[in-house]
Amino acid sequence: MSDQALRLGTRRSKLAMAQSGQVAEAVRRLTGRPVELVEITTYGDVSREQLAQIGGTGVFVTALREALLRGEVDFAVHSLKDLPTTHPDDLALAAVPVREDARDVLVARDGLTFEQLPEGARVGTGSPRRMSQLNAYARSHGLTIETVPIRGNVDTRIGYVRKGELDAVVLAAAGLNRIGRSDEVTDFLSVDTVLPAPGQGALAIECRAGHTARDAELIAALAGLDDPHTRVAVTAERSLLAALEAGCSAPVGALADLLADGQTVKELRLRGVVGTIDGSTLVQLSTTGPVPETHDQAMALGRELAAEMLAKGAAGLMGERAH
Ligand SMILES: NCc1[nH]cc(CCC(=O)O)c1CC(=O)O
Repeated sequence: MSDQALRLGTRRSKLAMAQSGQVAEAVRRLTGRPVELVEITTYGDVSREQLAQIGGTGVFVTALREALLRGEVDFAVHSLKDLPTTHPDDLALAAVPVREDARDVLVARDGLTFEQLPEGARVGTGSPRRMSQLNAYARSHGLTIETVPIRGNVDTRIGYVRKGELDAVVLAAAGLNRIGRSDEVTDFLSVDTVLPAPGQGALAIECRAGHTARDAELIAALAGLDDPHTRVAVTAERSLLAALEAGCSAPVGALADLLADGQTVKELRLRGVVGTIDGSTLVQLSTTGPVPETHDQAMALGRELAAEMLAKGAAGLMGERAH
């Protein structure tokens, strides 16, 4: 492979820079080539609107993809949970590296855990999925919380708690870990209580689909960063999301995890949840079976669980966001 620098397109946020920097380092080690970061601003970065309002899907990725297709950058790193479930033919999902912690976490004042929050606590999150499951969690403890829609980067969100405007905010563990702020966490929310967003904690490394020898060479090199287990899990999770005809701003949680017997991976469990925003009704189902061996099998698993969820009334709970 030539020693020409590879250009990695990245958003400018601290989180994007952290994850792009980590992938850049891995690609340097893998290919022996220099990797240059190219900063790109996306609509999701400049818009002050709530994600649920601007549609969510793709707001962070579109500008990066356009830069890829125009040949301005050679590859890009996305948070997989921000990636729309339909993949354009001219782009390749070259690698899905080993997933970080998939959980949501609470960053609360005075070190409070979720169960220690006072009645009426103001909890910041703009995510319908988090609102739904947090409200359900609160209800199960005889508590009523007030979810407050917020946006902004991780620093901004934690700032609402530091300034006393909110009692707590909910964030992804992976994001805090990647920017070195996991010490802010006051409670790790078990996935048995709050199922993360499909693909949460995982990254997607994307490049052009390889019409030129140079692109094909890059795809082959990036494959060295792929973790097959993470890929199969997120494929099933995203297939479930797609089959529910829901976008990334729908109140849908999904997590596939491998059940191991000692060192041997035995089975894959896929869990899915859909709920009303107030948390009064959740449809939560799980399926366990042999680890899918192909992309199509992983897709089928997600579709099958989605069909069961729809049969239990999932569509009705997603309301107008299900489009
Ligand atoms: N919604 C924005 C977003 N997209 C990816 C992450 C970081 C976690 C990840 O990689 O899944 C976050 C922040 C958050 O949800 O707290």
